[in-house]
Amino acid sequence: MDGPTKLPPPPPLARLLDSGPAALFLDFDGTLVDIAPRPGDIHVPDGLLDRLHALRDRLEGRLALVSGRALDDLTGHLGQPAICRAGSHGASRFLADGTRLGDEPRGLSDGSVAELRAFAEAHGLFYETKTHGGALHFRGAPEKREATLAFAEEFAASRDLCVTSGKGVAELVRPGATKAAAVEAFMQVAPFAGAAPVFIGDDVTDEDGFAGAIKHGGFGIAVGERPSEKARYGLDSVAAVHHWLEI
Ligand SMILES: O=P(O)(O)OC[C@H]1O[C@H](O[C@H]2O[C@H](CO)[C@@H](O)[C@H](O)[C@H]2O)[C@H](O)[C@@H](O)[C@@H]1O
Repeated sequence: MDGPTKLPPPPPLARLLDSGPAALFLDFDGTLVDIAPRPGDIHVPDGLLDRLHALRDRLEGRLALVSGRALDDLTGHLGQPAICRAGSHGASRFLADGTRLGDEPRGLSDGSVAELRAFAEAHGLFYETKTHGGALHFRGAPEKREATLAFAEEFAASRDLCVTSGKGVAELVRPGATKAAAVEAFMQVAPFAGAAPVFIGDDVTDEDGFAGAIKHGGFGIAVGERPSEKARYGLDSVAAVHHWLEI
């Protein structure tokens, strides 16, 4: 049986920028840094933030980081970016100068966190406390995937939350926390408005980012082996992303 068709590589960045104003939206884990066993284990290459700042300048500011991580967590790994950014799967958004774009999302209640933590402990999962949600990581216990997803769906339904699933993780987020919403919010304001957005990401939640880019006349670039429903192009690895971005 045939496997999924491999997506072609994107045209070189220089050619893309020659064809008109473009905006880049970059996922973090699996796109700018390699996946690690646990969220705190990632290796951020030396000088990555400086190279992203140089890319921002090349794009005249039209660069945004769009991560599932809470922004304080992202900053703890990367350093404080003077770059537009969205964390918590797009729910919490800031412009490059630190101005908040939109409302501050609410966190989970203490009771919800306690229940999620108890489930994680009982099933040998890692619970990641997040500012605006919570993540049940089953990367270390893949046999718990179905049980974790089922629990998360039931938990979310009774509390007006939503579930996003990703690589080895089920996350509880507020309704409307999507990467498409982040792209939409940035595309309404300078310096993004009127540019063609390109979203680069590796995981399921990045499909929303691809959809957001397509809606505004751009496209998505999928990273790695996961078959993408919406991306136009593909890049094999984090290293290939860095090479394409010329960072
Ligand atoms: O949207 P992203 O920036 O890609 O963030 C998605 C989630 O990334 C982190 O989890 C993932 O990466 C971990 C480190 O490589 C890995 O251990 C885990 O299995 C992956 O799911 C982060 O911990 C989550 O909060 C993000 O939502």
